Amino acid sequence: MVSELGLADAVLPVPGDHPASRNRFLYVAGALHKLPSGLGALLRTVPPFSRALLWSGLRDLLAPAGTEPDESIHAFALRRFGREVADIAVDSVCRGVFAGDCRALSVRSCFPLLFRAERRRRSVLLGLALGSGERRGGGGGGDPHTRGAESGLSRRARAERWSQWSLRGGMETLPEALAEFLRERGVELRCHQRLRSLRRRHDGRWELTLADGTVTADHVVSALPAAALAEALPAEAAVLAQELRRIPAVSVAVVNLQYEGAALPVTGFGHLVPSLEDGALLGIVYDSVAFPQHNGAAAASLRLTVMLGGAWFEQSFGDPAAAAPELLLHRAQAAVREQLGLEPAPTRSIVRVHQACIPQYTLGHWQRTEHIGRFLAEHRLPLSLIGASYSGVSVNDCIASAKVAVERLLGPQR
Ligand SMILES: Cc1cc2nc3c(=O)[nH]c(=O)nc-3n(C[C@H](O)[C@H](O)[C@H](O)COP(=O)(O)OP(=O)(O)OC[C@H]3O[C@@H](n4cnc5c(N)ncnc54)[C@H](O)[C@@H]3O)c2cc1C
Ligand SMILES: C=Cc1c2[nH]c(c1C)Cc1[nH]c(c(CCC(=O)O)c1C)Cc1[nH]c(c(C)c1CCC(=O)O)Cc1[nH]c(c(C)c1C=C)C2
Repeated sequence: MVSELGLADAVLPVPGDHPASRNRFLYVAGALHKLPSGLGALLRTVPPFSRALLWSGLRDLLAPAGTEPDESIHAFALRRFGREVADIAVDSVCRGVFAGDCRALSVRSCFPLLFRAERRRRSVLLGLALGSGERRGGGGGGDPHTRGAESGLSRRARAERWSQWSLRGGMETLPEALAEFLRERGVELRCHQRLRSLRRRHDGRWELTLADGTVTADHVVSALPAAALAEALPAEAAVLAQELRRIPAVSVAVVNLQYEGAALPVTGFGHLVPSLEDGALLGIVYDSVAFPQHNGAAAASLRLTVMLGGAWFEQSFGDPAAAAPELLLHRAQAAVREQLGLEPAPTRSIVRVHQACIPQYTLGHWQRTEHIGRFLAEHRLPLSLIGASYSGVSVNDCIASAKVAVERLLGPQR
């Protein structure tokens, strides 16, 4: 998509051999720990773990496969790899992707590859090593048709093992270029218009009520968060609305900090903090390590993003709509001082609370999405659901779900 939008030259890649790709850290028991990488490190005891991770791998190879239709990520990791991996490593990753609590999240829906690996091969590690036995393209990657021909950029990303990428003008360039691409092709965009209601007319078409008027449509592709769509649906879709409301989302406070003349004690992408260490503080991204191009005029700046809240937002900071920016800034600065040893005050800071921004695929999410799909099919509703609420929370997942929806409507594209 980046290539098709003409943005290939604006891509800032982070290749596999970059420190931001190689060095991964956890903050546990008051100290930063580099996660073991490579086989040798797996054979040694490396803190914060009290024994070599090899033992966790052996446990996975020997433990029987689970039989439940779904399980929390924590229960799954505990059963397969033991308590330390579940409480420290897996707990942290869930906070770094879903801002969520691995005791509530579903392994089947959040990590389908791991869930299927265990079911098919009895062991997660064996399943990952041998493959699931399916054709490539399952899960987040979508159907092979929807992936289209691989672009030169995508081949390069694979060859250089990019762990992440950004765009010279920041990620906002992506939706901006998409909007421009669509406008040039005659698509009418009505931005920043809240959908108030969706109603089926007698002729079967939808009527959408926006803040400034109505729109009629043969088919609606909704990228609204599930709960927001539920609010707009008509009374005859109450069953669907009820199911959509069961897909919750958590709020995250994002605090951007910029320092001049300060240095990090380590280099990497950033670090994560397990919930046992500190519920409120999810982790810190070292932005200027991966993307110094975004430092602007002060090229030697240190830029950090502190992420707070998630599933712990309300218990830590109260109502996300009313959380005081000063409190969040204070909390973020305290974490930077304590965890990274940076004493000076930042020269710039931005505090933003993103309310209900990451959907949570809690235990039984697969049943909810199945019920939703069945309702749409049985009632022949001309409505497709895409976006982060259903089948993957990352940007890539959202693009894949949009492609699947379009192919269902129009048939395979190119
Ligand atoms: C802090 C943070 C960091 C992230 N980092 C990454 C990352 O590194 N990599 C990655 O792949 N993903 C990342 N993500 C996830 C990424 O942001 C999501 O994948 C993506 O935004 C989901 O897109 P979406 O369109 O489904 O939902 P959203 O981006 O949430 O968009 C939903 C839109 O619907 C609008 N809306 C709600 N109600 C209505 C209504 N009634 N009428 C009209 N509009 C409405 C909202 O205003 C919003 O604009 C991150 C998310 C967060 C919060
Ligand atoms: C939906 C929200 C997402 C956030 N980050 C990602 C998504 C999709 C992408 C992502 N973040 C991490 C990974 C790697 C997981 C793994 O396999 O280990 C992915 C694919 C982990 C991560 N996230 C943050 C940090 C500092 C890290 C650690 C990276 C590393 O180990 O090197 C920052 C961060 N990103 C998000 C949150 C909520 C968050 C909180 C600290 C959102």
